Amino acid sequence: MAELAFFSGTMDSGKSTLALQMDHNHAARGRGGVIFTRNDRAGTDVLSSRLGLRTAAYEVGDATDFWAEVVTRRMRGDRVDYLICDEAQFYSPTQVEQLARLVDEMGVDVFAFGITADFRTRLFPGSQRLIELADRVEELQVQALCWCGARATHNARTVDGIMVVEGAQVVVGDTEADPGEVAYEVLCRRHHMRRMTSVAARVASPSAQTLDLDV
Ligand SMILES: Nc1ncnc2c1ncn2[C@@H]1O[C@H](COP(=O)(O)OP(=O)(O)O)[C@@H](O)[C@H]1O
Ligand SMILES: Cc1cn([C@H]2C[C@H](O)[C@@H](COP(=O)(O)O)O2)c(=O)[nH]c1=O
Repeated sequence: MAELAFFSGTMDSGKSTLALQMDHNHAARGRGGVIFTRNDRAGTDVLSSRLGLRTAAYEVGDATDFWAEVVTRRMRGDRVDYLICDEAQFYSPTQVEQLARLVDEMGVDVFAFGITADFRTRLFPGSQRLIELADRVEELQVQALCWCGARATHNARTVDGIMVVEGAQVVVGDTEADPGEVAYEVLCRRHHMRRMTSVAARVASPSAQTLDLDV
């Protein structure tokens, strides 16, 4: 039976890598898939992983109708057995509902990948709808880690390593960035709530090793 599965985790937890692997494994067995993404860091019409793999993808926009996308392809004879949907936090709730309908009424497997919450710990509307509708929500097994070594559960937005708490929900970015640019850092809840990024922690308590180096 077809399913709507949502694979979620913090930034940098391997979601896009898994998306590429799942597409590879399903395609290798002769299934027909379509890859979608929205606002990938590497640009438009591409799904990229920090491990260096990337593939062409269809860019989702505000006007994308997943039901129509599948109908059009099937009417021209393309096989559509599954969809890979990366950066699904950026999809609208209506688009997530279209995905659920594709599962139930057309038997298309939908594998969605995305972060659940923004830099203020609020659910993205698309992720909220996925959590509400998915047959299963899977947390990635590879754990991203906070600077303290605990499992990272939250995404912080930073500028020059300092956590910011104001701004638009959507700002495409990476865990690495040039000075002055918006970046992201994954933190455990304790340190997210204390706004304690790795930079702030170093300032507050320089390590013994740093003191040694300074001597
Ligand atoms: N140089 C590297 N060597 C091994 N693994 C790496 C390397 N760089 C990144 N990774 C792995 O890739 C993961 C990020 O993968 P990616 O699919 O881009 O994450 P996401 O889509 O969740 O942001 C990291 O958690 C890490 O496990
Ligand atoms: C927390 C947070 C993230 N984003 C953006 C930053 C990245 O472009 C993507 C997440 O991509 P990844 O493959 O999971 O690393 O989301 C954002 O726009 N707003 C936020 O609050």
